[in-house]
Amino acid sequence: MRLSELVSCIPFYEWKGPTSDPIIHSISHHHKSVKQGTLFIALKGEKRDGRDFIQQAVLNGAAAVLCDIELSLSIPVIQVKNSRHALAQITNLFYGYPSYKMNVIGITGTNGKTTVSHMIQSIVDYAGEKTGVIGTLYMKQGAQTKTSINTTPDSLLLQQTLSDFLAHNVTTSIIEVSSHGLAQGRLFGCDIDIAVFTNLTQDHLDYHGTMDHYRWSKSLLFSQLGHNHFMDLPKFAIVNDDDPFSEMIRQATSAHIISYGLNERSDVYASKITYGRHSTAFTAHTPIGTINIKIPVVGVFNVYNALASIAATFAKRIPLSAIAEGLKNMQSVPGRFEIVEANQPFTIIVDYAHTPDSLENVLQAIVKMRAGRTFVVVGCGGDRDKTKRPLMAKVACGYGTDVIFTADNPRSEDPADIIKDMEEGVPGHNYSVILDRKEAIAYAISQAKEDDVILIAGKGHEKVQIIGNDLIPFDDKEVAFELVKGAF
Ligand SMILES: CC(=O)N[C@H]1[C@@H](OP(=O)(O)OP(=O)(O)OC[C@H]2O[C@@H](n3ccc(=O)[nH]c3=O)[C@H](O)[C@@H]2O)O[C@H](CO)[C@@H](O)[C@@H]1O[C@H](C)C(=O)N[C@@H](C)C(=O)N[C@H](CCC(=O)O)C(=O)O
Ligand SMILES: Nc1ncnc2c1ncn2[C@@H]1O[C@H](COP(=O)(O)OP(=O)(O)OP(=O)(O)O)[C@@H](O)[C@H]1O
Ligand SMILES: N[C@H](CCC[C@H](N)C(=O)O)C(=O)O
Ligand SMILES: [Mg+2]
Repeated sequence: MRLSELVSCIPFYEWKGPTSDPIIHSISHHHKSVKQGTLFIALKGEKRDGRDFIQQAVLNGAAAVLCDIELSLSIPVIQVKNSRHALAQITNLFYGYPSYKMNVIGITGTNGKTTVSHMIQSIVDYAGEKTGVIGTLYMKQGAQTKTSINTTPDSLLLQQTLSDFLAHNVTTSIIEVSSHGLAQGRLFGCDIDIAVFTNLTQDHLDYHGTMDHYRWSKSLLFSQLGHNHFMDLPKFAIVNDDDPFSEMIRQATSAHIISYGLNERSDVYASKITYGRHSTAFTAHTPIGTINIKIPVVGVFNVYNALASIAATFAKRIPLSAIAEGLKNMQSVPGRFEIVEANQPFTIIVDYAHTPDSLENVLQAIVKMRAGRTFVVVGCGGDRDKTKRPLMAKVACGYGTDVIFTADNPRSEDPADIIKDMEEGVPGHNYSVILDRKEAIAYAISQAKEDDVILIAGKGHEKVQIIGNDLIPFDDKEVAFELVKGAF
């Protein structure tokens, strides 16, 4: 595609330097992936400034540069007001507006996005469609899986991935939408058909500063829903009636609302919930009838996740029987309430709970099922919301009988300082501090007796411990398995 054609989607720009109109073969905002024929888009980031890499991009063969500063180069420079917006518009055009040509479901909320996206995927797959998933765990369609750097990719990677999905005949893409992604406009120009809200509690205040900013970011998914460009299908906002933030969503969106919750006032609600050790059953009530649901996961939070998935797939007009089958057959989600089994007489659960609310939810589910003591091995991430540390510690000590504070991705911080922040939430409580995560897990295992439960919280599917800038291989599930294997 010629540069002039590509930039025609930007309403205002200035073309500086040579008037030659190069063919653009690729787009990049990182100088290292610039090759001959690349349009380099310089973005000012949180840590680095892409404008500092323009010269290197030119040396690497860039055909043109797009940026928001005045520059004189030997190649064409497209000067715009907002290069992040331009990145979204240009990549959308370059990849042929893939989101307009498929059904896109976006899921946002503090907790449950990954779980809900997998529940929805299981239902939509069961209904016979081809799905693609983009989220914390991976970008995946069929057997093809790519590792994610972010839960929500930047607009370049997002459009690239959607276009790849389309080339593989994906008809429904399911995207986890983070508040960072929304605040940074990673989804600009992405035509979402169904937006799902799970819940909103405290997280990410390191980035958002205030809960108001966090709420505002989340609401963008719903205010940006708009209307469908190519197909005459209605847009839907799926909201959790039992979360007060849904009121703000109702005001922010012009899409049709489908609400869910545990109360009869919701469009989709659950009754007769029964909790098993490994599964949960309930009756789902929807505007088109009721159906018995059985999900192979536990906890009331997973009933909410299932209801959100039922509402979203009901919006796609998937029959209730297929919804029930899809949920019944869902695969377990890596690192979400994963049981480590090595014939030990107690239960070990690895779970990605890394917020006060998710930790509380998961511990409530454990307390319901346990007969003995509850061990909680938990830490808090470095360079992340410090104010959630004492709250997570309080939840751990509120539900756990034996609590061990340890390290969880200290990043640039001293793990001992992170634990000091946690300790401020639990004066007078009993807990142990074992900085080394493996030793902390080993200690819990050495103390646990028959019928006890050990929750190893915070890292779930993660395969590394981030210490400084180093990524040290570490997998809670593997570590726990190795420690108990052969011991019983
Ligand atoms: C704070 C934050 O969100 N940062 C994200 C952001 O980085 P940035 O734009 O600020 O990038 P930067 O590193 O400052 O660089 C600026 C520009 O210079 C360019 N550059 C940089 C270095 C270089 O050598 N050459 C070069 O050209 C970069 O390509 C970039 O265009 O944009 C990048 C590309 O999209 C993201 O990968 C990066 O996520 C970092 C890794 C991150 O940790 N993000 C977390 C906080 C995050 O976004 N988390 C949410 C999930 C949260 C949840 O739900 O729990 C997520 O969606 O992942
Ligand atoms: N609906 C829910 N409400 C509260 N907690 C939940 C809910 N669903 C899952 N959880 C808890 O939160 C943890 C993370 O769940 P999940 O990965 O689905 O959330 P997420 O929103 O994708 O998280 P992230 O923002 O890190 O991507 C789970 O391991 C579980 O402990
Ligand atoms: N997406 C979340 C993951 C947190 C996982 C936890 N292990 C940590 O490192 O804090 C974040 O970046 O805040
Ligand atoms: Mg996730």
